[in-house]
Amino acid sequence: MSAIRFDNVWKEYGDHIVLERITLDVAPRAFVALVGPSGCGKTTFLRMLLGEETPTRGRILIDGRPMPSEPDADRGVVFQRYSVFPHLTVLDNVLFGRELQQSRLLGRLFGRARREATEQALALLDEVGLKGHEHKYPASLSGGMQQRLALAQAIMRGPKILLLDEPFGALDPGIRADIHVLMKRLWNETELTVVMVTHDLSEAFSLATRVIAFERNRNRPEERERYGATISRDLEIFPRRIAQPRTDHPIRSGRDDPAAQGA
Ligand SMILES: Nc1ncnc2c1ncn2[C@@H]1O[C@H](COP(=O)(O)OP(=O)(O)OP(=O)(O)O)[C@@H](O)[C@H]1O
Repeated sequence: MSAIRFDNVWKEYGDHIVLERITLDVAPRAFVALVGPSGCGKTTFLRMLLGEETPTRGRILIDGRPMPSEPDADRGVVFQRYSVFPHLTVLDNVLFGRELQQSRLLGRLFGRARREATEQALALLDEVGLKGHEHKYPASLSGGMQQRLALAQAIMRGPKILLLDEPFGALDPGIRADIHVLMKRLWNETELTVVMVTHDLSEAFSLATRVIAFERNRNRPEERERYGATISRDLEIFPRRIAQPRTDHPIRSGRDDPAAQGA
């Protein structure tokens, strides 16, 4: 079954058609890169997938079921900037999502549940290369470190789908190359299906299993409002890139542990 299905989805703002006739099946554990010219609706697509926007026509299915109308823990997101909370330490940023998820009323975990969540957060911070920075605040981290933290924060909630909106776009090339290695590893080690918007074609082709381009077929000024962008290219990367699962990933074990879930 598809992890994500777009079934003839349209998105219009008033008279302005942004996206039209988007039909798409994404396999579980795929890594999809979305590319296309500025303003063609990539972020709008991602926001629909997150549940921040609803299609004006058509429907979106997640694991074969209609998508919940609001963002939930099954979908994590990392933006180019400002994904982390500046007033929380690195460790608390990673714990925050889990605390809200498991303890909706108080937004805090106590006792064993907190100890276990802290252990997982520390393991995850180690994995993303932030060991030793747990008690710092985001402002004292570099841009690359902040994006590593944003990835850890999103993954800590154990999402099935990770949405990335140009997450590495503001980073210097060397830092970006390092974080690409990390991103590949996280994708390999978890069960994530990833959808990433990027302007960088080489990034798309080096990370993704599939590259999808959005484009407007009709782009004359008088046509801009009346015709939306559609999928103009849909390329599977060859040779096929397949995620290699790791069974002892700290987050996956967190999801599977009923004590941690229900505490
Ligand atoms: N809330 C909104 N209300 C009205 N129009 C909107 C809204 N959000 C997006 N749009 C319009 O939808 C179109 C697509 O925007 P979107 O941000 O999805 O494009 P994009 O491909 O992500 O662009 P970029 O690559 O520059 O980030 C733009 O013309 C934008 O003005």
